[in-house]
Amino acid sequence: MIQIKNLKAWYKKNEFILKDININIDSGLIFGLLGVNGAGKTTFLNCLTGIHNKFEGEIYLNNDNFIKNPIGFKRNRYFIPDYPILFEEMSGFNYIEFVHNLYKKYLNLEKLYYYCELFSFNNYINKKIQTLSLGNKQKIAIICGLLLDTPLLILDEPLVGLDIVSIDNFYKEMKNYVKRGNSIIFSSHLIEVINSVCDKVAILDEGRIKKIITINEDTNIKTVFFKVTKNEYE
Ligand SMILES: Nc1ncnc2c1ncn2[C@@H]1O[C@H](COP(=O)(O)OP(=O)(O)OP(=O)(O)O)[C@@H](O)[C@H]1O
Repeated sequence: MIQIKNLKAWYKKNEFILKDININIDSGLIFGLLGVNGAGKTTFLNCLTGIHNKFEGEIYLNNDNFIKNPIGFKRNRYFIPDYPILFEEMSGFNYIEFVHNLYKKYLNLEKLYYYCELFSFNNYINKKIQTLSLGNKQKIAIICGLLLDTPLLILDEPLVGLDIVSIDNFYKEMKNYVKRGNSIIFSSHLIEVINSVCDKVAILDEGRIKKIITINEDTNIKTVFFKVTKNEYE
């Protein structure tokens, strides 16, 4: 369970980008984040990952308090951004092994090769990262995140560059990931994707959560989104 209380974030003092965000995310859910450009999605996710530290408020992940136990908190979450920043001199294998050491986790080779097979990555896992295409770099972060199996996986537009087969396999693995009791927070501009993958969606607008929607067959997120963000949509 993730609890966020009174979260405010800024880049310049007294100019709040996130304005008092309060949200609880239950375990076992894929939680989507929707918002127009500049709404504050990346800033929000960067607060949760620890990349952005100009914030106040409280963030809990299960029993870990982000402020009081940042190392414990960080070991329980993994972040996949739109353009992963990896150590380009390493191979994918070495990078994944390195990150497992940081998280103090055992690297399960059987699972690693299962994911390599699933994402057609067998031919690239031992190549230097700097020689790989964007989509293949993305696959390293995705495979690493799935293997680490942290209670919280944070995704910021992670599908840029992935081929359609890999995207489809990734959706299936996201669903398996939360079935194990973990949570995923997933930011995307692709409403159809949010609709088919997420259990709940928060609409972030001008730094505030304007609405939280539970997705079911009848939900028309697009209509709700346009209404909440006061854009025209026919
Ligand atoms: N490094 C920065 N310095 C100053 N302002 C910033 C910085 N990064 C983002 N901002 C501002 O914070 C606001 C929220 O930006 P953010 O990147 O979080 O939005 P977003 O919802 O992720 O947008 P997008 O959909 O375009 O990725 C914007 O007004 C942006 O200009």
